[in-house]
Amino acid sequence: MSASAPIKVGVLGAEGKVGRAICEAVSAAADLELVAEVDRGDDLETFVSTGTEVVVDFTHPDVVMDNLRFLVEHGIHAVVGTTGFDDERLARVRSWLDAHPAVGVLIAPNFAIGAVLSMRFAAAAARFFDSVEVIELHHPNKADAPSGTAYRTAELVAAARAEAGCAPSPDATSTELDGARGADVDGVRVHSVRLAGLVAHQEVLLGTQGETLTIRHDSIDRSSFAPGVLLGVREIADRPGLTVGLDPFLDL
Ligand SMILES: NC(=O)C1=CN([C@@H]2O[C@H](COP(=O)(O)OP(=O)(O)OC[C@H]3O[C@@H](n4cnc5c(N)ncnc54)[C@H](OP(=O)(O)O)[C@@H]3O)[C@@H](O)[C@H]2O)C=CC1
Ligand SMILES: O=C(O)C1=N[C@H](C(=O)O)C[C@H](O)C1
Repeated sequence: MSASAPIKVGVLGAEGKVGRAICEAVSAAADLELVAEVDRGDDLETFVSTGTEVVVDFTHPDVVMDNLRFLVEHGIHAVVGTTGFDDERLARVRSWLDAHPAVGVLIAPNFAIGAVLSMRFAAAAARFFDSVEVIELHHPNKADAPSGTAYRTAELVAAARAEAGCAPSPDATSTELDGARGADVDGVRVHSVRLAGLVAHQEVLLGTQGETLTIRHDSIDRSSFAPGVLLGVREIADRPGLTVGLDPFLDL
């Protein structure tokens, strides 16, 4: 029996920090073929002329929507790591997909398996504690704050606490320097650290009477994102429509 043909993969943001790691991982996988490496200034039509089946996007929140629209309209599946997706953006992607129902798009704020699990753990723990705050720590070249992962974590924690009928986290602060208490995401405080030497890290701090729990994840190398991305690339054609988060691909 002959093996099936490798999936033709393109990478958008191929010269970026994560894009380079993804190109390396795709090139090393026998069942995938890297057919297009596209970065700023290159033509998206390259994906069409090379017969690309799945594009991986690690670019910038300012450009990812235009990229995605092009891909969906050309019937190309997309695995997207670029951050900056809010409900309005997701609704727009869904509306493009309505017109192209065979196309699959996976948008995940974090492709590292440990990060995906840590978000789940935080959501599961949230209702048992009086207080929850999120601290994300990243390299200083990161474009956005808070991180997409921290934003999503706070949303999941807030939703779990609302469903369980938890009171807001106690906070008697009455005077503060602007920013000292971080950003408020659905009532959950999110703090962003930018520090040379770091890659991508997050702590969810939970506290209640006499005890605290810290859920910490560290990406110490950008290769941490590759297994999740490759899983998405291999499965996206069988999952038409929009999937947000890697969880369903991991049967979580
Ligand atoms: N979901 C996840 O698991 C992860 C998500 N990310 C996210 O991925 C994104 C990229 O991160 P990172 O690799 O660190 O960033 P980088 O800045 O290192 O890489 C982005 C690359 O995209 C290029 N680019 C910019 N605009 C375009 C365009 N219109 N078309 C094609 N390429 C373009 C950039 O070029 P130039 O330098 O000239 O601007 C750069 O080479 C961020 O949003 C980040 O938050 C990061 C890690 C993991
Ligand atoms: O820019 C990064 O580096 C990362 N971005 C993603 C995010 O914003 O959550 C994922 C990871 O934290 C690395």
